[in-house]
Amino acid sequence: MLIQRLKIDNLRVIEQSDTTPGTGLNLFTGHNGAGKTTLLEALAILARGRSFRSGSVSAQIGGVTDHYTLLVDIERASGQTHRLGLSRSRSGWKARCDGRDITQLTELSALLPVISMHPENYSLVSGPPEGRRRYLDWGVFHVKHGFLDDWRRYSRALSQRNAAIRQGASAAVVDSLTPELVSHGNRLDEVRRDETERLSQRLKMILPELSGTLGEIEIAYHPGWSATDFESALVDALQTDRERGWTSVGPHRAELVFRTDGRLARDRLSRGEQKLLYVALNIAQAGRLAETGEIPVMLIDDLASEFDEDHLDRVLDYCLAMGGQLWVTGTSTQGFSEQRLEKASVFHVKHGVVSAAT
Ligand SMILES: Nc1ncnc2c1ncn2[C@@H]1O[C@H](COP(=O)(O)OP(=O)(O)OP(=O)(O)O)[C@@H](O)[C@H]1O
Repeated sequence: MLIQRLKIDNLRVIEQSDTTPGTGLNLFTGHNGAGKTTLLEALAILARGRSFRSGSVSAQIGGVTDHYTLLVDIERASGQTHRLGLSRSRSGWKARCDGRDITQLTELSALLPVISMHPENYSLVSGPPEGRRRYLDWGVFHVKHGFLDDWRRYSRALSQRNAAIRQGASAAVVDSLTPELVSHGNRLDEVRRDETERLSQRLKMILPELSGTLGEIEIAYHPGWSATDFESALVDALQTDRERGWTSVGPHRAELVFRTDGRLARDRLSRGEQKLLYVALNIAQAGRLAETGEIPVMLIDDLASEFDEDHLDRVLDYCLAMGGQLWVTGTSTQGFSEQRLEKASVFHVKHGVVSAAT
């Protein structure tokens, strides 16, 4: 997928920008607070329906009007082009795809495979399980059709079971909700398990090329229960769940655990190594999507400040070798070789204004 144009109105410090990126490396430079991250944030919001930054929608809206508007023109691998737009105010959002109003932001997400890497997310390996579930599910959503439908039905059945438990419903009522929960839950489990295996295989190829020192990383997938199967786990957990008022087992409690040398990666790896692992995991995911024929656009915020020149080069080489479009921010072009800059599209960002560097 290629982004041909990104237009932003009133997102944080960016009052208005209209950017035509190149097909390979796009480098956005500028001082701190210039608006570089905001550019990437615009793409992430369009692609995922939410920002990678914490904070409310109000904090995203700039000072010009009471809403922001984002628009992208894209070209898919098939050659098909699309215009996607999203406008958001404090009271809600409106989105359009090729001139048609849409009601689900996942319609935009499905057309916009964008992998975004940010310092805010470097804690993927050591942070809470939710981040790792989200990482895994994003990939599954793009490579496995039907995942979203299973996820929605599972979530609905889960809410119903939670409500029944809280209302003190009889065992028969709770049991009647189980088949729906189990059938969709098992499907989620199956595709996640399969995807974890494929990501592990990719990671084994990527890590030695990104880092000479990082050893082998094992990824273990935990389904969210410890009984032999999900159905038995629900039966075993019923009493505890009634006491807690929520369902304590199931795919919503799944976890990815990273280990190296038999120890937890979060305890064993340095901060720098955890960042590299984070980047490697994202590259692995990009590779998985590329298998489906659609190379995702990759965004890397503040790359040069996070890695030394050798690692920076390896990361860029690996991403560019996939043949996709790359959006990278940095305070300057330092750390990027002349050869690399010659082939790149370089932009300067100042007080929220984006201009092509001469
Ligand atoms: N709602 C808003 N309205 C106007 N300006 C905002 C709003 N939210 C944030 N800002 C400003 O936008 C700027 C943040 O821009 P951004 O994070 O994109 O900068 P950056 O170029 O990536 O900086 P750094 O190099 O420090 O990461 C800050 O100056 C901040 O004060």
